[in-house]
Amino acid sequence: MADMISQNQRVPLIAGNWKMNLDHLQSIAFVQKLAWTLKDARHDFATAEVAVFPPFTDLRSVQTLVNADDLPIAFGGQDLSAHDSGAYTGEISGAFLKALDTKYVIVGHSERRQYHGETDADIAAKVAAAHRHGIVPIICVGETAEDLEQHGPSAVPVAQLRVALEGAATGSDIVVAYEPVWAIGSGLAATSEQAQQVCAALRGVVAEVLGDDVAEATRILYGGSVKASNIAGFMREADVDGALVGGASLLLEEFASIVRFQKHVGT
Ligand SMILES: O=C(CO)COP(=O)(O)O
Repeated sequence: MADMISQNQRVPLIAGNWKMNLDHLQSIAFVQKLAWTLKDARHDFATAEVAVFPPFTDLRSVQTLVNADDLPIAFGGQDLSAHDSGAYTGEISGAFLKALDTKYVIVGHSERRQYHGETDADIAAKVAAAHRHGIVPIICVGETAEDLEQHGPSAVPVAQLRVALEGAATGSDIVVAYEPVWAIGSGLAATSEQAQQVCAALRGVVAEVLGDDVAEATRILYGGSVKASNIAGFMREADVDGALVGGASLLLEEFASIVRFQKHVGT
C-alpha cells in the first residue's frame, strides 16, 4: 500500500453500478459513447478514475472493447462467490472475473443483503475471495431508515465494515462505499455533511483494522441518488473520494457530467 497519502492525493473514483440493466450489445454501445463523450470533453482521467459495473454477461464484451480501443475505463463485477470453484450453481468465481481483466468487484451491496440474505460474515468471505484473485473489492455499507432512527447514521455502517475487513488481506487494496439504504433509488440523497460524517467514521475503522497509511490511501465513496446536480457537494468533503452511482450511471450525459464533477466544483 502506498505511503501516507493525503486526501488530495487519492484519485477520485466515479463508479457506475448498472445493476440488472444493459445486455452485452448495449454495454458495447454505452461504453464506446461514454469514452467518446469524455474524450470530446477533454476529461483528464488522472483527476477522476471511471469504472463501470455491468451485468456478468456483459463483461467479456466490455473487456474486449476496452482492450481493443485502449479505453481509460475500468470495469468490474457486481458480486463474486466466496468460493473459487465447485458445486455452487449460479455463482461467479473471482478467478473468472480476474481472467476478464476486472479491476474491481462490488461486495455486499444492500440489494444483495436484501434479496439474497448476505450477512456481514458472507461479505468478509467475499472480500477475502476478491483479494485471493487480485481484485479490489468495493465494500458496500449503509444503514436502513430504521437503523438511522434507532442508532444514528454511523453505527451500522461502522459495524458492517469492521466485520467485512476481517476478510481483507494485508497489503491488498480496498475501496469502501457508504450507501445509506434509504437514499438508494429514492431520489433523496444524504446531505454532503451526513456523507462526510459517516465516511470519516469509516476511515477511522480502516485505520483501526488496517493501519493509518491504508486508511489515508483508501478511497471512500458515497452512493445513493447521486446526480450531476449534487456530486460537487459530496466531492468537496475531505473524506468523500468519489461516488457509486446507480440509476444516473445508465444515463450517458448525466454520468459523464458526474465524472466531470470538477467543472462544477470549479477546481
Ligand atoms: O445502489 C446504488 C449504487 O450501487 C445507488 O443507486 P442510485 O444511484 O440509483 O440511488
